[in-house]
Amino acid sequence: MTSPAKGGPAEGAPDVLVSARGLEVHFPIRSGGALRRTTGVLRAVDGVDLDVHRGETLGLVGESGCGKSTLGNALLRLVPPTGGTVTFDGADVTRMRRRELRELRRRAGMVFQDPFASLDPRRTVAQTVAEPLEVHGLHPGRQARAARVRELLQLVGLDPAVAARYPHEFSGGQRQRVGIARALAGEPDFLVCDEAIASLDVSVQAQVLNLLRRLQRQLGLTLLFISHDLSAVRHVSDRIAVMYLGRVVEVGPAAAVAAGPQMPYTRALLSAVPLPHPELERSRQRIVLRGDVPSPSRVPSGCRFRTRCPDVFQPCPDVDPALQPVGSAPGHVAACHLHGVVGTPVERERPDAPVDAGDPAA
Ligand SMILES: Nc1ncnc2c1ncn2[C@@H]1O[C@H](COP(=O)(O)OP(=O)(O)OP(=O)(O)O)[C@@H](O)[C@H]1O
Repeated sequence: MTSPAKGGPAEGAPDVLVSARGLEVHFPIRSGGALRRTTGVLRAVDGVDLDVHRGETLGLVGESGCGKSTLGNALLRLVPPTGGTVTFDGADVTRMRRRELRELRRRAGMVFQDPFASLDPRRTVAQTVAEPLEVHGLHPGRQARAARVRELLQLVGLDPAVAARYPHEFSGGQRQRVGIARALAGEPDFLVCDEAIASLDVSVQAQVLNLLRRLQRQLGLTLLFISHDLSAVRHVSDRIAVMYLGRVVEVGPAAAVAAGPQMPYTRALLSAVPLPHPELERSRQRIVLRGDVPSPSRVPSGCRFRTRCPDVFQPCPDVDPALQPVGSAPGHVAACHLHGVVGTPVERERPDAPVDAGDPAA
């Protein structure tokens, strides 16, 4: 795999490990029956520009169905992009051949939501954690591999004595630790944690979050932390990216996004998060968005958030806003006409994207 530009990034510029440009994952919608004709397109990821900086935790938030998992999968080429590019450490992921792809699989892994579903019930913890070592030919020899498995279990806070046990003998939190140990076995640079705490008890969620934070620092990992839970994301992330209907609509340093969200959608998401101090919590004003998220097969023209936006105004139905610098923190960008820049005009109605009937903004 090729390295980034020789000598690394320019002084002051972030060192980017993973980068998406104009990334699209569109799924065909097919009719029933024998012919299975394509009747439309579902725009799960629809023109995402996003950089993940080396050594950071980037939180990716947004409502269910907005395309977070599909984006995470596309970055690892677990689903094929239908447009745009993804680079990993300077190499084009979409064009990788078998050998490069194998190396990508070692260097970039996934921690899944449901550790029970992602672990094979017939394999012991030792077999589960050792599998990537075998696949990638790491620590060859039975003893060396067993020693590495013990090391990995210790790294995630498990007693190495549990190596001979099966997944059903563990609690949810312990199983997630096994999943993390397995994800770390290839000594990856990058991990996508897709709703990695969502299926755990609240008391265990904090422990797993702290573990991920510690591992990130200790091993210099780069993490994409996907979650619909903005309070968890705020807790672990250096930067936050907000996704709406297949697009990244705001990105910035976690503190800046949390304290000064610039896109009305981000404001609404944040207003739903309970505040830790009772006084602040009493004065919290919840922004309730009207309507449901439109279907990704019927993306509104112009700004895709406009059908629910409390601040919708004249340019929103016609002009698709581009991400642009906002607020005072460096690196804080949002796609919103409230910030006064005209983006790329789009046709008002695309054939596969009719505007919802009764849409007040149409
Ligand atoms: N393989 C697929 N084929 C067709 N549609 C898909 C496929 N995978 C995802 N989708 C659709 O793409 C959209 C985005 O789904 P995705 O799972 O990426 O969203 P998400 O934000 O991760 O949501 P959740 O948090 O509920 O998992 C959804 O409408 C989903 O139904």
